[in-house]
Amino acid sequence: MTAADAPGAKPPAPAAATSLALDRLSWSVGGAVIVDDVTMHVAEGEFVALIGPNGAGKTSLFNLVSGLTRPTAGTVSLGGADITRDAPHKRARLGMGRTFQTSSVFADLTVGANVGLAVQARTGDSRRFWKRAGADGGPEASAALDLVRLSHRADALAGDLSHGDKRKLELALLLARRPRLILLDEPMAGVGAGEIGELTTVIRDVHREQGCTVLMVEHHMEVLLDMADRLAVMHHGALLALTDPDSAMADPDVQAAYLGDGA
Ligand SMILES: Nc1ncnc2c1ncn2[C@@H]1O[C@H](COP(=O)(O)OP(=O)(O)OP(=O)(O)O)[C@@H](O)[C@H]1O
Repeated sequence: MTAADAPGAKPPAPAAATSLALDRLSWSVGGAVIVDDVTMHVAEGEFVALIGPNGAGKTSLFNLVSGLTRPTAGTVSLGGADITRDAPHKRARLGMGRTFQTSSVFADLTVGANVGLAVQARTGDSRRFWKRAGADGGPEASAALDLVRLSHRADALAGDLSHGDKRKLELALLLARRPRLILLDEPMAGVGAGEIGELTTVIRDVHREQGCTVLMVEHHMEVLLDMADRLAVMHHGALLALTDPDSAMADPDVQAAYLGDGA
C-alpha cells in the first residue's frame, strides 16, 4: 500500500484544465518571421505575464490570440476548442475579453452608463438598460464598478477620468461581459506613478475574485513579479522562457535578451 492508498489519504488535486493553448503558432509578414513557433498552454485561472524587449513580438502574439490577425502556422484553442479561424467577435462570445493600449470607453457618457451599456451588450436587453441607465447602469454594473474601486465615480463623465481610472473602467467593461480569459495589453501604459499601486491591486482583485484566466503584456516588471503565476518571455518572436517569475528573472538567456546581446 502506498501513502496515497492509505485510509483517509487525500486524493491528488486534479490538474487545472487548459484555458488557452497556443500550439506551434507562427506569423510572418513580407518574409519576416514576427512570431516564431510559439507553444504555450495557460491553465484555467492562471495569471501569465507576457514580457520581452521592445519589438519581441508581444503585441503580434496578442493579435493572434484575440483574432485580429491570422497565424501563418499553428493553432489557438480556448477551453479545448480550436478557434484559430474564428473572428474576434466570435472569440469574445466564447469568453475572451481584451483591453487595448488605446482607451475604448465612451468619453461623453458617465462611468455607470458605460458599464451599463457593456452589460446590455451581453444580455441584449435594451429596455432593462435604458430603464436603469439613468441611475447607475444596474446592479451588475454596480458590482463591476465596486470590484474595480470606481463606484464613487459612477456619475462622472468617463472622459474626465484620470488614466488610471480609465484603465479601471476598461476592466469593469470587460467584467460586464463575464469573460473566462482576459487579455490585458499594457494596462499601466500612460498611468502616473501614483496610480500604479492601486491599479495593480485592482487587477489582482479582478483575477482572484472572478477566477478568470489572465494573459497580460506589461513593461513594468516590478508589478509583475508578485502578480503573475508565470512569466512568458519573448525574444525575436520566439518564446525564450515560460516559468515562475523568480526562475525567469534568474535565467541567463532572459537577462541577455534584456541587455540586448541575446540574439
Ligand atoms: N503588420 C506588420 N508588418 C510588418 N512588421 C510588423 C507588423 N507588426 C509588427 N511588425 C514588426 O514585428 C516586430 C514585433 O512587433 P510587436 O509590436 O509585436 O512587438 P512588441 O514586443 O509588442 O514591442 P513593444 O514592446 O515595443 O510594444 C517589430 O519588429 C515590428 O516592427
